[in-house]
Amino acid sequence: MGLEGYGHLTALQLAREAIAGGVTMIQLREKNAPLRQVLTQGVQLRELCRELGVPFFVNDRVDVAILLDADGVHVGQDDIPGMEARKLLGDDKIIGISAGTMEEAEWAMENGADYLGVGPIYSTATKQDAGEAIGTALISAITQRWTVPVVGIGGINTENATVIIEAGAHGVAVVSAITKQHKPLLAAQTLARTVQTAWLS
Ligand SMILES: Cc1ncc(COP(=O)(O)OP(=O)(O)O)c(N)n1
Ligand SMILES: Cc1ncsc1CCOP(=O)(O)O
Ligand SMILES: [Mg+2]
Repeated sequence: MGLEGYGHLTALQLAREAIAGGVTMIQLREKNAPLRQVLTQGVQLRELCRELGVPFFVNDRVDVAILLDADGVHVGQDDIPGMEARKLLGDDKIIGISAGTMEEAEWAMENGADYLGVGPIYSTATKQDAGEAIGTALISAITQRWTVPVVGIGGINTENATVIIEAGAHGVAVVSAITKQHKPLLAAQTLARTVQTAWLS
């Protein structure tokens, strides 16, 4: 999630609703706001996550993750390599890396990924440079080869989350399926229940 307002909710309020609905991880993904604002609001978001017992991640920026004492960082193929992030973060923090192909997954694993964010599974309006949707085949291929946790990302919602889990993913990462909904708590709850049901089947 970014730091902009979400309808009648602030980012902080939205995060609280999402967690109340069953979200198990929050990622601060802010591409545009001034760094000072990111740090100020990031502290509030981190405190909320600590209060509610949910891991707090920072997207892209290892420096921001360190300053905010985040639980981890998520880096893509064009961001700081996982190996370099590890040198800065130490062994106690979690490093997630994106992959959209098997080659990218191999590189991510060589770079010490603690989990993989695989996508875009479906088309998405949230990330302009996400590229073509890849479907679920890569999730299956990755989870057959490695035991590292995998989350699918990109165009995932309540309607299609089940097939992501059926393909082998351990979870789903979403933006619009919660942030763009009129009732984010309800949206998170429905999504979390869908994923939990898929785990059991
Ligand atoms: C959980 C998760 N998976 C993938 C991404 C995408 O990261 P990246 O490819 O670096 O793209 P940006 O999010 O930085 O635009 C992610 N953020 N989280
Ligand atoms: C950050 C990111 N990385 C791959 S797709 C994507 C956007 C996910 O947003 P949405 O859940 O709204 O499709
Ligand atoms: Mg990135």
